[in-house]
Amino acid sequence: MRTKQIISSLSFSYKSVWGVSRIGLTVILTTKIILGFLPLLSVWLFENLFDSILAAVKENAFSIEIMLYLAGLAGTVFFAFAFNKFTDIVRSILIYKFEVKMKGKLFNSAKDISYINYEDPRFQNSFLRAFTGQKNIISVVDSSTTIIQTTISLISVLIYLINISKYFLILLFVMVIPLIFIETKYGKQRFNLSKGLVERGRKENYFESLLIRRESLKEIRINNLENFFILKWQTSYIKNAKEKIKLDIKQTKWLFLANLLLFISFIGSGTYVYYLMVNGLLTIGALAAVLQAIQRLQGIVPSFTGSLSNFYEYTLHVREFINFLPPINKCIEEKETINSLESIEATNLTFYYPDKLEPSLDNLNLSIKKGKKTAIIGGNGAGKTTLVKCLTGLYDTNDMIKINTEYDISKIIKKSYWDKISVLFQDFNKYDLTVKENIGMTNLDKLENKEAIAKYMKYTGLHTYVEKLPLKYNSVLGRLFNGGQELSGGQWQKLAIARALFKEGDILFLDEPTSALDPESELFVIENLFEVIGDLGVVYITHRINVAMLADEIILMENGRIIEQGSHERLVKQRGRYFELYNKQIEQLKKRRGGVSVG
Ligand SMILES: Nc1ncnc2c1ncn2[C@@H]1O[C@H](COP(=O)(O)OP(=O)(O)OP(=O)(O)O)[C@@H](O)[C@H]1O
Repeated sequence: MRTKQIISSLSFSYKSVWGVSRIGLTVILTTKIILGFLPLLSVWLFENLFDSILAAVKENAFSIEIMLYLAGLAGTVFFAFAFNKFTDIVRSILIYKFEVKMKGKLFNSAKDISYINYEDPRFQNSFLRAFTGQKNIISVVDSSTTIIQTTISLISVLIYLINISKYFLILLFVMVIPLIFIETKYGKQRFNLSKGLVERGRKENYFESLLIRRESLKEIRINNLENFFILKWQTSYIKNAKEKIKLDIKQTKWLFLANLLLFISFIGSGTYVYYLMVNGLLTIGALAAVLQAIQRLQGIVPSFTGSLSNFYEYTLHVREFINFLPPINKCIEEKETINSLESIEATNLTFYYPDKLEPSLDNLNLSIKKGKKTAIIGGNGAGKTTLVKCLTGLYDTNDMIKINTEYDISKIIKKSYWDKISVLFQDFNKYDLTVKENIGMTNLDKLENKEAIAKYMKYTGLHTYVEKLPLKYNSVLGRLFNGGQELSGGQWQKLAIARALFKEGDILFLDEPTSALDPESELFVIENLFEVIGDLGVVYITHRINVAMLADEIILMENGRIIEQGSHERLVKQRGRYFELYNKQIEQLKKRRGGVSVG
């Protein structure tokens, strides 16, 4: 990475941290600068202590100076400890404040990322890197302040030594240069490795969560799959760990050699200092102090080069983080706001998932209107859910979908569009929150309106059940938190239907809304749905023809295409595929009561 990029990462990090806590950053910088001078101070105290002891021994007299220098030496240790602890606390507070702000910023920016990106594993990798990478901003500040601290220590102690003899300058090259070279080289390798490990890390987390989560564990237990997944988790974990350890060993080998150089240079310097003393060029105090200084350097130099390499590695991560931010902002292109939703028209709608060669939707033409009931039917994988995701604006479709006949869906402010639609997904969320929140969250202004919430719960048939719960509508659902009440699959689905209806959008999308309901509940929900929604529009996906036939228009899909389209009567008259499916239903109805599956 070029110097310019390092500087831009550095200034971005400092600006970000400064924006969160000016006091915190100032305190850290000041304490690190003070800590930087402590090694020189202790070397100086050491020299004077030794000289005072010698003078006192010679004169056979008590010297107060000795006590002062001793106290000074003990004081430097104490102050180093106190300052370090103080900086640690300030740093922790800064990290908490920073994470709250940065993560909040990321969550907010992520709102503008097109949903289709989440279907792409590469995006998920880079999003995760950016999300966890924000920590590196603090680390850049941390490592750079440590560089400042160790540079002050290094230079001040070296100046002290050079004052005694300029040959000590050689020390600098023997000690520092090889270490800088090794640390920088491995800093970059560590960055590349951590980049590559993200995908495997996600896999590791996935297997871990399968083995821990209540939802996944039941199937794993009953099928005796624990060992199968433990093995998968172990393979992924060991592969990651091996790569990290391999790099650590490689780096340690080189660091070992560099430290050997440090050791040799210490012996060499010690011998040289002894030579100076023998020739009367150095006092005993200075000898002790020089040896102290060289020993100090042995600690300062690795800390300096280590923080240099960490700094380099962290700036690479921050670079990635910065690179991730602009597209988020670029996504905000929408211009128009819609105040009501009258119609949605798709013209030659074609859609490909990322990396897919075949389209999942192929040249579809359809029109959804407020007040109109549209049913979408078709076999598994026909493209029904994908169509709903396009019509609801989750996937970008450019100029292929028009809203209210004049606006391109991509040219309107998504929020204003989403305010006007209600959606129930096939894989709806089950929130471990109160019943009231589970329903009211789609229309927060009416969250406290008990009658409105109860109206939809009565419609789905769940009101009586909720009224019997200990805290009624304030009962927490799910088993994640203490006292939570678990619902059955069908009850969760009824709750999700109520949540979608409670939003009271102009057009309602329901993806297989009754798949988990018993036949009696299904009939009740469907038969009353049109009455409950009044003159709103509804688009519903279903596998049951007896449910689809209630719609004004039925769209029959196959392999991403619409193969038939029209009212039940018209499609029956057409005597095509729909007619075939309809006849199958009649046959099955003869055998048993209930619905019929399509495809
Ligand atoms: N996230 C995705 N990434 C890539 N391909 C996908 C994704 N989701 C669906 N597909 C593909 O798109 C096609 C249509 O899927 P879609 O979920 O829309 O079908 P569907 O008609 O709703 O099916 P079902 O009745 O089983 O729910 C399928 O071939 C599927 O493999």
